[in-house]
Amino acid sequence: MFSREMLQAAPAKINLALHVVGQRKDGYHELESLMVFAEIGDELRAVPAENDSLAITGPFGTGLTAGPNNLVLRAVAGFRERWPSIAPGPMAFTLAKNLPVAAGLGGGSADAAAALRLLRDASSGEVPLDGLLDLAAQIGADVPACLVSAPLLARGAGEILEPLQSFPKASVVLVNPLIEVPTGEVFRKLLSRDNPPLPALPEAMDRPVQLALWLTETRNDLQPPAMELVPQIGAITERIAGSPGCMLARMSGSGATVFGVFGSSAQAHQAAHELRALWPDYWVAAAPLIQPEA
Ligand SMILES: C[C@](O)(CO)[C@H](O)COP(=O)(O)OP(=O)(O)OC[C@H]1O[C@@H](n2ccc(N)nc2=O)[C@H](O)[C@@H]1O
Ligand SMILES: Nc1ncnc2c1ncn2[C@@H]1O[C@H](COP(=O)(O)OP(=O)(O)OP(=O)(O)O)[C@@H](O)[C@H]1O
Repeated sequence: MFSREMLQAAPAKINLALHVVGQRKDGYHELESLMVFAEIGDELRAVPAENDSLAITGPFGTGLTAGPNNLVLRAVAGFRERWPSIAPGPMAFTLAKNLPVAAGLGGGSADAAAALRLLRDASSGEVPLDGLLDLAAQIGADVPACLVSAPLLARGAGEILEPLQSFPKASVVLVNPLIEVPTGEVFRKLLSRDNPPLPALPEAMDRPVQLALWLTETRNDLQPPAMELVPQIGAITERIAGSPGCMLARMSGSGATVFGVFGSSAQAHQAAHELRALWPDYWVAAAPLIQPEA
């Protein structure tokens, strides 16, 4: 049980590679994606209260409503419905929204996953991991991966997860032109739903050069349709790719955020500094990637 303030990080998700390999009968697309998470994101806090409530702060909090459709409260409601006897008492949640919304960084999914982890930790009994993952998948395709928040391969619609044992130390630069992109619209613009799968990963991938080589054989199949909606993605990708030390520049998820991967944190920060000067109105961030759990 909990009596003090609890805190959960909601790290940004990055699809280093995303192949669309099929479509299910219910319309959802089958994906293969190498997903990683950055040490930057939203933050969810909770204290005991008379009723469940949500307040939103932070630079990207203004456009979001804190009603029952917010992914945090949907996760809370889903958890209470599934585990009523062990769920903690009501809580006042505060979400610091540091990530841009509808940006391909899985911000809302990360918030939902943070709420699920927080409730699990505050519960009075054991919450089964498979049940938590199942609930996560009902909330959104990216929520199961965000529960893990460490390098992983995702398959299906995002519910089949294979965490990686090793991953090289790397940092990313993230650039978003502050144009929201609805995920469903990008999937609808896809020309082919039946693309080649991801190449096999090397047995151990602990050196940046191995990652860089593997990534050259991969794509984000959602980048061409997203670029129809937001043409700036093309110029941003080119400019990041030209930054010293950048091993790959590509769009994440359904966009419009473009990432650059760097083996060195200093080079990532230097690139961010230059990109901020070039595009003062865009959101630009640099952060290390979260490593696999030991
Ligand atoms: C594109 C990714 O960001 C890759 O990580 C995710 O698959 C999207 O995850 P998400 O934002 O949690 O997606 P959801 O909120 O579940 O779905 C939003 C919409 O995207 C489309 N969608 C999403 C995921 C998927 N595998 N196939 C789809 O066709 C559906 O039209 C759906 O209505
Ligand atoms: N807590 C939340 N944070 C962000 N968006 C939320 C939240 N709750 C509900 N939403 C809604 O979810 C939609 C998707 O937002 P989100 O930031 O998760 O998208 P995204 O980064 O593009 O995700 P993905 O990478 O999965 O495509 C938005 O249109 C927003 O209105």
